[in-house]
Amino acid sequence: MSITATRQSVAIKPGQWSFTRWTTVGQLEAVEVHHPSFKARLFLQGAHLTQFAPRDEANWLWVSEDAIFKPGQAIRGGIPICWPWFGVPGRNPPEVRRRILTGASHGFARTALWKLEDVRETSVEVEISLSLHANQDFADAWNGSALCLATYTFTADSLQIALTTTNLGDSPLALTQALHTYLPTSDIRHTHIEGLEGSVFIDTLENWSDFTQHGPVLFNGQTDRIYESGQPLAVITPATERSLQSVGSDSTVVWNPGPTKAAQLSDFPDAGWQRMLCVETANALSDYRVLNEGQSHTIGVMIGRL
Ligand SMILES: O=P(O)(O)OC[C@H]1O[C@H](O)[C@H](O)[C@@H](O)[C@@H]1O
Repeated sequence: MSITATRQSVAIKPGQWSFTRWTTVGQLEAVEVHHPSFKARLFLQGAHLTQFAPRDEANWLWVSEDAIFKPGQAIRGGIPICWPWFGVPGRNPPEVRRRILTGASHGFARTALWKLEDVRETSVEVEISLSLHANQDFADAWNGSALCLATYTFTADSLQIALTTTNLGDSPLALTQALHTYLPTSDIRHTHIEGLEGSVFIDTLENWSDFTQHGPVLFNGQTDRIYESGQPLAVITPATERSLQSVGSDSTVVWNPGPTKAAQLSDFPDAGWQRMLCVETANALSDYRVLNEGQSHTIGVMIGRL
């Protein structure tokens, strides 16, 4: 995968968009892309993508039928951006934890309002960038200063996200993060992931102990693991075969709540666990990143067909 910095396409202003338009869903603003070859829906809150669908195809992302589109509430499904920490604060490395001033999981970026920076359209792709300036506005949650830029690139065959963090503070910044991708399946029991064979994983449901993956990842009830791997993956469901290729990531989270946890989750139907899985491109646990003053790091994933 190459996440390129320069593109042929030209940035265009709202009045000149051909394929992109504003919309409101519930109480949230989003941009929708209606390109001849694909559709997408991207919310300003969280820079949260909830839809990507090539022409005549279903959404490549799972979104809960109980999802709530309201300021300050994380959308259940799509691709939440977990930033500048992943998971519960207490399970983060000390360098990350010491900047966190709240008990909230997965950071504040997923419920923050991002700014639309750029829309670029061509006959074959649409690229949309949003930014979040994490400054004093988040001083009750986090002690740091950073700029986060999320760039989505859509084509007829793939969806790509690149998330670049730049440390604007005057001391090293440690962070964990994840592109928390929810994928649909018609049956979790007949779904598996290839590409993690031989990887070490931390099983959060087994007292955070280490194990080694043998064979493909299968789902037998609740699953919540952090793999020490950023290798290319194949996600095979009864109806779809997706490839996931990451950059800037050496950890992958695999999650399915199973029936008991599903019943406790917010905005999640009781039977929803049978029809989704999360495969999260991450910098988690020992794969946390440290940025010196002015330094940047990009984490990204490209989701395509196998
Ligand atoms: O309910 P949320 O805060 O969105 O978190 C949903 C899930 O995210 C990740 O996949 C974690 O590994 C899980 O432990 C967590 O339950």
